[in-house]
Amino acid sequence: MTIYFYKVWQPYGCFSNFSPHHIEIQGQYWLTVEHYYQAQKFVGSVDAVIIPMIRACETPEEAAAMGRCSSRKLRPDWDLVKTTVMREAVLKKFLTHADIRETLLSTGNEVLVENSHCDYFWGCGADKTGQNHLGKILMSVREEIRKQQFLTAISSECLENRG
Ligand SMILES: Nc1c(N[C@@H]2O[C@H](COP(=O)(O)O)[C@@H](O)[C@H]2O)[nH]c(=O)[nH]c1=O
Repeated sequence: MTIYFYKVWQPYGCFSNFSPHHIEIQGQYWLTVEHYYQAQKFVGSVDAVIIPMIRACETPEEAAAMGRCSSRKLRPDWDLVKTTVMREAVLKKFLTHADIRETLLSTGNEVLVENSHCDYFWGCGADKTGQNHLGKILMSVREEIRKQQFLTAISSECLENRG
């Protein structure tokens, strides 16, 4: 059965980028994945001064509003890099926080869908025809973590057998 998520307070809210789970990337602390994602829009852009301001936002809603400000200039390669940026941050989130990692793994092979009515790129959009890139990233992160755990289990078993 497909698992739909969107708002933090709804079922599977920890899959939202707005969930209160910090990440650390290149020695910098980000309150949520959303803070990191919105700030990366301006790396190398003439409006890079906004990055520390986005990082300092108290809520992901504020960070998103700042990052979505249409008068600011986005980095020129943003459309090319945004899914890579998002995947790195989402992977980091689930590697950092064991409780939500278990929630993600507990979804098995179910399809995960960001049920955003207005976002046809990260979510499924109002008519469910959207590209659902956030759901796809979560499923690929789930697979990567599963593989990592399998390899760790195999190598510790080998070490014990050599023991
Ligand atoms: N969850 C969630 C949203 N969805 C998130 O918005 C981000 C896309 O932003 P942008 O590329 O600036 O349009 C991405 O992280 C997507 O998952 N948006 C919201 O306004 N509220 C919310 O609770």
